[in-house]
Amino acid sequence: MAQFGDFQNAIYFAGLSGAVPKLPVDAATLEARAIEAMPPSVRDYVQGGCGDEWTQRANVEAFGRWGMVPRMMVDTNERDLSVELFGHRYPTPLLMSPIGVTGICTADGHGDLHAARAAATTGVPMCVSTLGNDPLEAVSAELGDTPGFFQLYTPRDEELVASLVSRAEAAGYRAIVVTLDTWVTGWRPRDLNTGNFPQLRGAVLQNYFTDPVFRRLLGKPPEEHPQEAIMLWVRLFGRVLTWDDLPWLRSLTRLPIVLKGICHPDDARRAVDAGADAIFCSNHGGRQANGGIAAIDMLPAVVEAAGDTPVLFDSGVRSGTDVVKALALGARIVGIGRPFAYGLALDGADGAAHVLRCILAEADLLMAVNGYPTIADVRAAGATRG
Ligand SMILES: Cc1cc2nc3c(=O)[nH]c(=O)nc-3n(C[C@H](O)[C@H](O)[C@H](O)COP(=O)(O)O)c2cc1C
Ligand SMILES: O=C(O)C(=O)c1ccccc1
Repeated sequence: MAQFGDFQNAIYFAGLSGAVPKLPVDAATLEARAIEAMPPSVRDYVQGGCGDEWTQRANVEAFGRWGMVPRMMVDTNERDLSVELFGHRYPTPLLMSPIGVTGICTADGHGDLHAARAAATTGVPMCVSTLGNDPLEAVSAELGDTPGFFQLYTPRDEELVASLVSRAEAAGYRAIVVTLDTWVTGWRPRDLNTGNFPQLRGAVLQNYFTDPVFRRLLGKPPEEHPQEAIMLWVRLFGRVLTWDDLPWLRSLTRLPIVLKGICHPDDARRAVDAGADAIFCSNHGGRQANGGIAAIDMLPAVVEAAGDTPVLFDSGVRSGTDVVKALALGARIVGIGRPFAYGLALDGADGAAHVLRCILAEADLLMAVNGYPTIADVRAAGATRG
């Protein structure tokens, strides 16, 4: 049976004839290479975060304080990294987290399609952002047999919300991931110092511009009136969601609803009581609020509060080791954010797929060495803060 860790042997054998991987296998070198290659406005937007980026750094550094204990004499010849979510079995415990500027991470402006192709070739589900440079239907068509989730930024206009959700359902997405922490943009000095907000340049607004309700509200074709279309987007973008809105969101779709941005156990309990199908523990990679505790440090309490409700996790995941730690702390699926965007920037779909394969290979080999043949074993082994 093929294992994700086989990727390592493929690299070493290719090395016998002098070949080295086209892209680095570790997040730090990859990031450094991508930063050189990206246009400054995209680079700053992707790499930067809120305030002095304390929380963004804490997300990454906090992983270093959690550790696992290996178990020996366990048969780990074959590892099973598959996980179940919403009645579907996924071959890997990874998810491509929604990144609203995925579209402009590749020079051709079709980064969303490239990312979807990486999902199709790796089997890693993609959570497609509301902010796309290609409409959600076109992205879904590139996913092949790999499921996609649709991340919803909830506009102020209720009909537009309903339209986006029904389009996602019609296009075959398997869940609606409602992001709770970004109705307004956090204070981002890197972007402020350069006056750079890609959305205002009209990039990544295609889901709005192609939407029948948005077009009706605009009263004219966005293609011919881009400035007015962008200004309408600004007026419509951010709706503050409260718990009272959940029944209304629930009424819009039969798809599972995932609430993204939950870090407090009381909010997790409330989400479960209110009928959320899953919780996405995330602090948006430290892009929205600075001063917050690292997301991974909040995960155990959120998992405990969520009970049987699945908990997705992202923020600061940079390696297969981080993935295994998050699984050990109770995550059902672990989101990869910035690293796949860097892969895309360097080599399109192949680059993003490379990043996912490296993370999977490292996770798989760690499970092999540590005596964890399945994710259930990882979870049972747990992780401790040292
Ligand atoms: C450039 C960029 C754009 C993002 N856009 C979105 C988005 O459109 N919707 C969303 O829910 N989260 C968005 N996020 C947050 C990610 O889904 C994820 O929570 C975050 O990247 C995790 O942090 P990490 O990349 O440092 O691991 C974005 C993140 C980045 C880096
Ligand atoms: O940049 C982001 O993280 C993001 O998701 C976003 C999307 C729209 C407006 C502001 C921020």
